[in-house]
Parts: sequence; C-alpha cells; structure tokens
Amino acid sequence: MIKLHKVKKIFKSKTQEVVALKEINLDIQSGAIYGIIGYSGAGKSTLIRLINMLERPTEGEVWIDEQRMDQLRPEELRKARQGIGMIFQHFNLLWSRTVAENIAFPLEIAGVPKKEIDQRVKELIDLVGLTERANAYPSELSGGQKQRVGIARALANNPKVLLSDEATSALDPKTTDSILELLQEINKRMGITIILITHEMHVIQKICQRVAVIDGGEIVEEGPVLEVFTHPKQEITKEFVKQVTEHQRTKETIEHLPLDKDSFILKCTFVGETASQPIISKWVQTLGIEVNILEGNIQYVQGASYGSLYIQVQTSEAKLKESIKFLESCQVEVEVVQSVNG
Ligand SMILES: Nc1ncnc2c1ncn2[C@@H]1O[C@H](COP(=O)(O)OP(=O)(O)OP(=O)(O)O)[C@@H](O)[C@H]1O
Repeated sequence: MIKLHKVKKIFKSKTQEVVALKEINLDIQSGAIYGIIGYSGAGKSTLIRLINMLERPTEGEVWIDEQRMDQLRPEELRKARQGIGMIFQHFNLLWSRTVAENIAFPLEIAGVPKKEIDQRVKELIDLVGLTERANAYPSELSGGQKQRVGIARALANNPKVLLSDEATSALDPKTTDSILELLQEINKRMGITIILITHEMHVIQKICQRVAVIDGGEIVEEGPVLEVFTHPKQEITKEFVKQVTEHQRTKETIEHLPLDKDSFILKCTFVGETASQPIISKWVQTLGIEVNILEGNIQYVQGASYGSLYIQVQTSEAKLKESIKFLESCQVEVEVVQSVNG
C-alpha cells in the first residue's frame, strides 16, 4: 500500500514561493495500476517524484508499506529506491551505452556480480521484446523501442513499484497502446504496483483501475475508472472524459443542427448491460414514436461497455417526458441537448 497523508509541497526561491501541492491524501493498493491525470502545471510530476523522494514533501507523510519514505536516512533511502522503478517521457537512456548496457546499469550500481547481471539483462530484454536489439544504441531505436529499454532498466532490480512519468506522451497512438499493453502484462505477471501520470484520458481508460484527477495542486476527484468515466463530477473531469468519449466536432454539429418545431435531441448514455439491450426499439414500440439516430459510439472501460447515442425525436413535450421516464426506468441516462418547442 502506498499512502500520502496531508502532503504539501512548496518550492521556494529567493523571490517567490510556488505551492505545487496543497494537501494531498492518497491511498494506492498494492498490485494496482493507478492513474493520476491533470493538465500541465497541475502538480503531477511533483506528486509522482514525492513517492521515490526525488522531491521531499514540505509537510506530510509518504508511506510505502510499513516504511515512511520521508524520514529515511540517505543509506536507507538508497536501498528503498531499489524497490521503486521509474520510466520517463524522454526515456533518459545513456546514449553511449547499448540496450544491454543501459539495462545493466542499475544492476552495476547495486553491486550485482557480472554473471548474474548478464543473466538478468537477457531475461529483461526478452521480457520487453527486444531480443534482436541487445547490441543496438539508443540512437538506432524507435521511440517505442527506447521506452521498452526504459521499462527493462526500471525493472532490473525487481521493484515492487513502477512509477511512470508521462511515459507514452512522446509516442504515437499505436506505439502508446503497445507500451500500455506491456505495462499491463508486467503488472499481471509480476504483481508490481504501477502509478502513472498522464494528461491523456485514453491512457487511464486503457489500463488503470482507479484514477485521481489533479488540478491546481489538489486532488479534485478520485475513484474507480468506470465510475469516473460514467459519472464525472467535476467540470475538469468531464473535459478529460470527453477526450475519449466524444468527437468534439460531431457534438458541435449535433448541437447546432437546424430542427423542426417540436423536435428534441437527446443524448442517451448506456452503461454495462444496458449497452447491449434493445432498449431503443422497446421505447419506439411502447410509446409509438419515431426516432432518428444521429450518432453513436461504444467504449470499453475496465471490462464494461459504456456507450452514448444522440437521438432526434419529433414529438410533444408530454411524450418527451414519458420517453425520458421510460428510458430512465431502463437505467439509461438522458440529457436533452437541444430542443425546439412548438
Ligand atoms: N523545482 C521547481 N522549482 C519551482 N517551481 C517548481 C519546481 N517544480 C515544479 N514547480 C512548479 O510547481 C507546479 C507544478 O509543477 P509540476 O511539474 O508538478 O506539474 P505537472 O502537472 O507535472 O506539469 P507538466 O505536465 O507541465 O510537467 C508548477 O507551477 C511548476 O512551475
């Protein structure tokens, strides 16, 4: 379990003070993949760097299992850090070393015997799928391959925690997905707790079980990913969710469609089982109305389906009310996004 209790971080210079984190309370279960999402400057990097004490809290406590990290003596901290791997947006590889030598580096520092290092490096290179590139230099690798080296290096000392600081932000969408799948596999196979920070909701949606939204140095929303996706509370969370659930252009077009009188556009949101049931056809049959489906999409979040449909209906206000009641009774959430009353 990783625990941050009333953590505050202030950066002080001669001329000014920057409050990077106000009062962070966070509990992360062992073995989880936990996401922290926020815009630039929100405090994400500071927060993740507090976990391995690359930054020290101004106030508060940082715990990993039974160990209070912010009170360790330098020698104890060096040892504790071997249990925490970290990967970075720009990979931070040593350019004069080959793939194998980069991965060997933390093992050399830890004083592991040469023979053991060679064995471990081979295992790690196979694990991240770079068997053919062991003797290549970073400049000869693609971005995705460089991050695979970063991951192998971070795992060298068998850590129990892996911190990911925007590790996919410099990669294209396809490579991002392959790196996220690798992280998921590592989490499953080795039971390592992964904490990742990102500004992309896609990353959270794809592999995280829980998410915290950080804004202005504070955690403004926290919960299981499916819950946050389907019922975001804060405006900022809604913006992040829209990154993956809505095509902004489609939404704008729909909201500005010219409508006849007595016309309404409804946004219906389906979660879990409701996404695979014939609710719309039941609605049409039961209330005898005609509908025009404008746009729809379905997403998979943590093994559950989550979809939305934009539907145009031309009907009376009374029938609209009845329709909303019917849909809500089927556990569909309904929002009237545009209406032209007669
Ligand atoms: N070493 C430092 N000295 C002074 N201020 C800092 C330092 N590090 C971060 N800050 C400030 O703390 C705040 C949070 O920064 P942080 O880098 O944690 O945000 P972030 O969410 O990771 O943003 P980004 O994604 O742009 O890196 C910002 O206002 C930043 O300017």
